Amino acid sequence: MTPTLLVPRAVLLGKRGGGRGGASDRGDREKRARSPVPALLPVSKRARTASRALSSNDTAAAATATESLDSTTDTEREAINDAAPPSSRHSEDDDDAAFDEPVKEFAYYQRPALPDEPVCVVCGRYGEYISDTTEHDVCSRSAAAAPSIMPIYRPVERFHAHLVAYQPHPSMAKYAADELEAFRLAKHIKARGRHIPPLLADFDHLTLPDQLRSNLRDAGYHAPTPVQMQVIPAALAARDVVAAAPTGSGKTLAFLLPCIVHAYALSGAFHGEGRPYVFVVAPTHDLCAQFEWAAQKLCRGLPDMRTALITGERPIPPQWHRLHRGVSLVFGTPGRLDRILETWPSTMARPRADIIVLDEVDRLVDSEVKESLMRQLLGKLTGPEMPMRGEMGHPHQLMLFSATRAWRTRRIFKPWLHDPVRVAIGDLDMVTPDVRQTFFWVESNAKKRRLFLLLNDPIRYPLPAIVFVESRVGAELLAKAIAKRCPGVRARHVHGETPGAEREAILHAGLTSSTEVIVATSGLWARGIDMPRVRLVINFDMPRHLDEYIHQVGRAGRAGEAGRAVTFINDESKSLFRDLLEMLRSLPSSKVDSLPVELRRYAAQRHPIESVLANPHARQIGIQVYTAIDRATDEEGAQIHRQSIIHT
Ligand SMILES: Nc1ncnc2c1ncn2[C@@H]1O[C@H](COP(=O)(O)OP(=O)(O)OP(=O)(O)O)[C@@H](O)[C@H]1O
Repeated sequence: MTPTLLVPRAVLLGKRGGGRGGASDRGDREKRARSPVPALLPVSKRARTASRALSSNDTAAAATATESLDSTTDTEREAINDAAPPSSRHSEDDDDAAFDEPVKEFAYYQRPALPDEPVCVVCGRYGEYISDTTEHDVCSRSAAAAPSIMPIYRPVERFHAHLVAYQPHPSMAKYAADELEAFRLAKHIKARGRHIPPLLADFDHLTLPDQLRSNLRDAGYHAPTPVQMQVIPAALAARDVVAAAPTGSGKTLAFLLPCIVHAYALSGAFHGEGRPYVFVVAPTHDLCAQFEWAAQKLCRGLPDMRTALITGERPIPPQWHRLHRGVSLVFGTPGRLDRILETWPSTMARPRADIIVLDEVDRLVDSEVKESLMRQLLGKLTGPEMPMRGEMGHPHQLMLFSATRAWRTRRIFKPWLHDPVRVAIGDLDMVTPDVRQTFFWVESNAKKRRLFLLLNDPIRYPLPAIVFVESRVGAELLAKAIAKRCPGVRARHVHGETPGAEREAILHAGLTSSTEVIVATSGLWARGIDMPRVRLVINFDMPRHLDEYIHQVGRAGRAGEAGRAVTFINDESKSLFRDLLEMLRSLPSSKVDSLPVELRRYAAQRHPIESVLANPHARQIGIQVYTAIDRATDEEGAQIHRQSIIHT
């Protein structure tokens, strides 16, 4: 029989109190004081050491371990007691009572609680080690689970992982690796890396605080999208992640939810210190602002979950003020974040940067200057002066996201990535399949006229729409021209010089019925901006890079909704035709309207006859295509067949 170690449950958790509570106590617990964390880790570690020594029947080791636990418990208990508010202090009698409680064996799958049994406030299931006098109870699994028990999903020991202690839901964990792979295949999920956690099939399978669960529902998130199915479990298991998923596929929630869960656990543990624990870095102010709103929505009603927006768009003093007040999550652009970290006053607690998310990561490093800025920033966020560094191995968790080239950037971030889980949804670097694409060959001087025709035909081209142009002046003039030439259509323009507050107001409102067309410069809103009402994207100026085309088109077709993209092309964008045709070829014919004859002619000149294999898809969209099939290897070294268009 396994020997039982008698220690107070609260001490094992590094917390106060010893009673058990059910679901009805949860609201009260949420408001009560939090215990200081320094006591948490060493105590629980020692408790586990003692427990393991006892389990292994090594009596000498067990005696030493138990003694060490006992010898420090009183001092730490006093410290905890002093630090805690009077309402939550407990008497020695409580401790005595708690000492009588045996530590139970760690249970891999916790069963549902029966009526009147203790319920874990985190997972809502039966909880053996619940302490109901703190507001931030952790499931017994997190207290009892040592890395030796759960090595599979947590190869890098991270402090915050202990607080969250993610375990896959039994309904998915029971499947063998090849069965899980079949599920992934069905959802077009490709995951690479060691020990990939099983998919998350339902948000209800997560051990979330009630408030967060209801915020999720209120925000309209009912079932995870494919990228969320794989990224959320990996991120909750404290794994580094590199994820590529099409535009509009839900990458934001895929990283926000784990960030909030971790930050909530930490802000509870470090109550009063007010450090940022999570840094989400994105290339533009507008994108950061959008993430901050989404996070605020999800954090509503969660205590001590403040956010800060740190971008060059706003003056520094209010940003310092905000940081001084204490925030858990920071959303920012690289330049301003770097500056803020550079001048971080010694009087303020250093940020911990347990989780760093880089969204639109390919854009963050698309030039040498930006790449070196990102390296500098990561150096500051994870550098040796950061607390806990060295003590806990690799305390930071890095997650990289983009719809394009995310996997390729992982080489740049190699020094900071530890055994990442790589996730790809659908084909890499591909336009979203939810948008139908139409191309018109339009010479530059005829573009405006063509645009007015489109906007005056709401049956075929339903509004609201975003029109992308290259220049600021172009955006202003075009918005004015639309107002004149398209009666009843209300148009606005946004570009880099539009005041931040005005841009945010437009973004916040989405595209309301009073504004049906927004003319935007591509550099500003091509990436990440989420306006779910947008049905139509018009690329008035074809972007210079195919990646940017993919992102621009992706402003329509959000969250699986059908969208439409119309692109004006002419000889000026010739350099893109080859890659564009290559990409279109792999899409179903229903997603690409018949191509203009000029584009088809280009394909003919470019590719002489080399093969006689006809491509039915391409034929349907108007290219009389023969394809050459050659062997190639993909990024992972696997053999693939690559087809190229060779004749029209
Ligand atoms: N699980 C979900 N259920 C319902 N809607 C969702 C879910 N996840 C995300 N969405 C919605 O889908 C839309 C697109 O999500 P999101 O902005 O995260 O996409 P993205 O992958 O980041 O796109 P982009 O690459 O363009 O930045 C948003 O309006 C979001 O609210």
